[in-house]
Amino acid sequence: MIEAVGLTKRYGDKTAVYNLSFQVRPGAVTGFLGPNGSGKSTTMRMILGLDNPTSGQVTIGGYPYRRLPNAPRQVGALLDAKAVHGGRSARNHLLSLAQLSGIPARRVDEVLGVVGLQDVAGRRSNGFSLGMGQRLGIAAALLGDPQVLLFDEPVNGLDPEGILWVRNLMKALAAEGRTVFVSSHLMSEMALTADHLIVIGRGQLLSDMSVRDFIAANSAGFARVRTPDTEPQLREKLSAALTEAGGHVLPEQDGGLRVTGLPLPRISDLAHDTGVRLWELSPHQASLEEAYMRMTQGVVDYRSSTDEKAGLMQPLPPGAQPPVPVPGQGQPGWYAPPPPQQSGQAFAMPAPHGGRPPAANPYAAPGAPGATPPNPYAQPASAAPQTPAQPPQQPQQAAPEAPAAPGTPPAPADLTKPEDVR
Ligand SMILES: Nc1ncnc2c1ncn2[C@@H]1O[C@H](COP(=O)(O)OP(=O)(O)OP(=O)(O)O)[C@@H](O)[C@H]1O
Repeated sequence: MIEAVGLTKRYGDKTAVYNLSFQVRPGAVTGFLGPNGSGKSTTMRMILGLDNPTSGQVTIGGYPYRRLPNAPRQVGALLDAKAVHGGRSARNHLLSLAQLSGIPARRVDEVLGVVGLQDVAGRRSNGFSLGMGQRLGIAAALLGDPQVLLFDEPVNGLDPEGILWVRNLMKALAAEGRTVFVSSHLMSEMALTADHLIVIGRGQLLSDMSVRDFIAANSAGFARVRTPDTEPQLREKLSAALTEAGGHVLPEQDGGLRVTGLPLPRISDLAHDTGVRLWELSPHQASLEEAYMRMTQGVVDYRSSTDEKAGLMQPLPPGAQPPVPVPGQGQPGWYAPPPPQQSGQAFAMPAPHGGRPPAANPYAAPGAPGATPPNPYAQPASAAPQTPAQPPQQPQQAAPEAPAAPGTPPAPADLTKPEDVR
């Protein structure tokens, strides 16, 4: 298990991570989500002992990474797939990592098979595509057959087939009881891959809950209402009536209205009472991506001047509490409109899926003939040191469920640059 308690990292005036507390449990894929610059990589670097926290601490199986016995056999990480010696072949790159960590050379061919690079193992990695580089980075992370795995944006540069493969690999690793912590800024991808989500914005914890709970809490239903395009005054009239009745109305780009807080029959009645004809009145489900954008919209550092999310943003209403400011960072000026449940049940919507495709043959790297099992992990269990008894620390956020098991760390040293070297 990975456990962060009050983790804070400042770079001069810049607060990259602020008072972050969470647990990453074994036997599950935990997605680590946040907009660009929100502190995901910094957090991962602190987990791996590559950056020192300004305050707080983070442990793996009860130990700070640097004190973990035989860390490369315990923890595997993909931080920067480009951090390889480009003049070396894929096999030699992995062999050098294996030698440094006392990992048997035969393991190199095993992981090359797992990631589907066995046919190009003798090629120099500087000729690799982005996707091949990602696969090589994943192979390096798996080298020590670790119980704890960290992946920073592992699907970057992968084609759809590669993305599916990574997704299934993550799930399979978790199904084996490993701790799998994977960062992404794509909610849609994490919804398909992760069991649990930790969402941060500007270095602060925004959400720590299971995917199922996230869906239940955030995939709110809304009504789409459209009045005749030829009579814009009707739209205004209806909008005013719906707002007066307690609805929350957001204009949509095509001229429709997105309404929460009112059931469909009530919207229909109000339209009738105000003499507004409707061209459309339909129930909809907000996507998880939208829920994520609502959650993080106030904590996005980099935004296009024609940001599509702009339509979701609402000025802070009177009396509403803005997000807690992070020292060293700007004050967000926007808030996320609450999902309809909070302002009165709009209308019952069936809970969205939550179901993820079963992890079928996760090790079968696409295009990798013969890369299917024999289970490449079927090694004598590496002498994973017994993790010390965890002090019963209480997570700050209610984090429903999750099994408990020992953790193990990795971190091929050449995939990342130590803080003092930067
Ligand atoms: N070495 C450093 N010196 C100064 N500031 C840094 C350093 N490393 C990170 N930061 C800043 O800390 C913040 C968090 O960066 P970080 O790379 O951890 O975010 P991220 O969530 O991983 O972003 P992305 O999704 O874009 O990779 C950013 O504002 C970044 O500019």
